[in-house]
Amino acid sequence: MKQKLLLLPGDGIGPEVTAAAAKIAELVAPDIEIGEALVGGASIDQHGVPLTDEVLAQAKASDAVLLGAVGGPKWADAERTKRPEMGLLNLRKGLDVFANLRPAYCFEALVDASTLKRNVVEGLDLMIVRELTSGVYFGEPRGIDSDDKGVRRGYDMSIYTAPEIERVARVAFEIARGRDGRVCSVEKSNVMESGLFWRNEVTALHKAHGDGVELSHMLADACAMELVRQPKQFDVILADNLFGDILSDTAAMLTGSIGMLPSASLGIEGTPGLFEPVHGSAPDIAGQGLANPCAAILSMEMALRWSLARPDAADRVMKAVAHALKAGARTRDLGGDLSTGAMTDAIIDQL
Ligand SMILES: NC(=O)C1=CN([C@@H]2O[C@H](COP(=O)(O)OP(=O)(O)OC[C@H]3O[C@@H](n4cnc5c(N)ncnc54)[C@H](O)[C@@H]3O)[C@@H](O)[C@H]2O)C=CC1
Ligand SMILES: CC(C)CC(=O)C(=O)O
Ligand SMILES: [Mg+2]
Repeated sequence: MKQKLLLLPGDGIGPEVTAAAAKIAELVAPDIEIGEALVGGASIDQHGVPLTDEVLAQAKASDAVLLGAVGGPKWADAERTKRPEMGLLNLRKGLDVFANLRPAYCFEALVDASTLKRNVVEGLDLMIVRELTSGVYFGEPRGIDSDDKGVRRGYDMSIYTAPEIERVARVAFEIARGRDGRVCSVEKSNVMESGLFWRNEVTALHKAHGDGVELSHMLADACAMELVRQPKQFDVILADNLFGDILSDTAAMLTGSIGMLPSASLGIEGTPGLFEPVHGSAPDIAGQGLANPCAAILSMEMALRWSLARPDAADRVMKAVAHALKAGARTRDLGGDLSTGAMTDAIIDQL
């Protein structure tokens, strides 16, 4: 049976960058069946909801899902359940992809594209493992209302169960074993109960199952600082949903642009992975052919590697991106003037 890849282009630059990634997939793995469906604002406009049951079922029946991005000013004032971002959260939850891998590596050719000094980013290769289906993005109760004195308030619940921490920490340990063997677990155990619980659970799990892995802990605010001060000190960073989201955008800038950062979201073995750029829908540049397609193309590379078992095709894509950058191909965010299409073609030329 043919392997199935579902494209969910979404909103803003999402369709532009997923089209680029699909073009590359068709070349390196032509036998994969590629389907397409709506998510986010595009789905709201068509069906009134950001993710339909049919599309979730289609995603579950695929081998891998590649999502572009969701959101934009058109839907920003809608009530929460009618916002595009809910489509993505529901998709992550629905697929139960609890481990979000966000690698940040600095291509040699882009060492001078970062706002940080060459010696800080040259040779950078770190992996953020972010918990993706729990924590404050999903916790209950949450809401905007008034307290019993009539004072208006907004609130979210940051909550983690032991199994939720354990399963993502196991992934971080496993990934570290295939790298330099170091995990830095990040939380705010100095001020948050859920942070203290996170730290204790990770420590206990490490004692029982951390063979070959060196575990350290860091407070999330200090980690943000260390990521720009001396990022090469890190091998694997393990973080909850919120801190992982923030720290991975910080790490993006070490690589030259947020347009370079891919991600893989994985669940239990045998279930489809969700692959998406770390960036959003970039409404400021949408529809102008200015988006850097590399994050989406490298997300496809991760799909080929992690869900579709095509390491050779993945290697081809990775090498082609590196060679195109070495040959000078740059979109505007990297200081060049190539359009999304021209950048994609420059990568295809190197396949
Ligand atoms: N995974 C997703 O679908 C995400 C969606 N969003 C949504 O996207 C919308 C915009 O959010 P922002 O905070 O502006 O974040 P953003 O990541 O969309 O954009 C931040 C900045 O980076 C630039 N940028 C992003 N991707 C780029 C690319 N591939 N090439 C060149 N430049 C790029 C944008 O032009 C903008 O200046 C919001 O509705 C937000 O909720 C935000 C983050 C993730
Ligand atoms: C739901 C998303 C818009 C949150 C986010 O910024 C991300 O996951 O990177
Ligand atoms: Mg984010």
